[in-house]
Amino acid sequence: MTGTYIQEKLRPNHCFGCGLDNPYGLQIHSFWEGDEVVCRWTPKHYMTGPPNFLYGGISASLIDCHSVNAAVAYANRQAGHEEAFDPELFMVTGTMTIKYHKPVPMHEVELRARIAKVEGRKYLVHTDILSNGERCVSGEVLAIRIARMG
Ligand SMILES: CCCCCCCCCC(=O)SCCNC(=O)CCNC(=O)[C@H](O)C(C)(C)COP(=O)(O)OP(=O)(O)OC[C@H]1O[C@@H](n2cnc3c(N)ncnc32)[C@H](O)[C@@H]1OP(=O)(O)O
Repeated sequence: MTGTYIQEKLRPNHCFGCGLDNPYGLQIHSFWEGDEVVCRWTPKHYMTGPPNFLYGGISASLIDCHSVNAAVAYANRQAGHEEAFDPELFMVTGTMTIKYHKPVPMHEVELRARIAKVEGRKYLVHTDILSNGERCVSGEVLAIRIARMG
């Protein structure tokens, strides 16, 4: 699946973070790299918080959506639906914890997610935001599987 974006398998999708059908959103593109789900994303100039650094809420949104998409991709991979996702294997964020280690410069970042634990309908995902290979933000997201909304 490396090289194929997870979000292409989740359409239509107007989610602010991961919806390819939302022209006003963050439009993340995530893909498998081994056992990790990776996304490279560049901030818009107006997404600052502290001068010259990324707004922390955007970092949280990136971690949120990338992690939930990683969990959905993982569940589909485990179920043998890697090519075309099962629309019933859908998840939402239950809980999220974010740790800001360093300010994030206003250029391309890399997100790296790995599935840490699966327990029933609960998928625990650890995601880091790296800038120039250095970890700036880390997050723990508990994605909960539900029957698809909407
Ligand atoms: C087309 C593709 C689009 C992709 C979109 C990606 C989404 C991007 C991320 C988001 O922004 S999602 C939006 C923000 N999240 C929400 O709006 C979720 C709102 N909450 C709910 O809908 C429900 O509370 C939820 C589905 C999370 C749980 O309700 P349920 O009735 O299904 O769960 P239930 O009470 O049966 O609990 C199931 C298990 O999850 C646990 N749990 C439930 N809610 C939890 C919670 N909030 N945090 C932690 N654990 C939770 C609960 O303890 C239990 O654990 P055990 O199985 O071990 O007993």
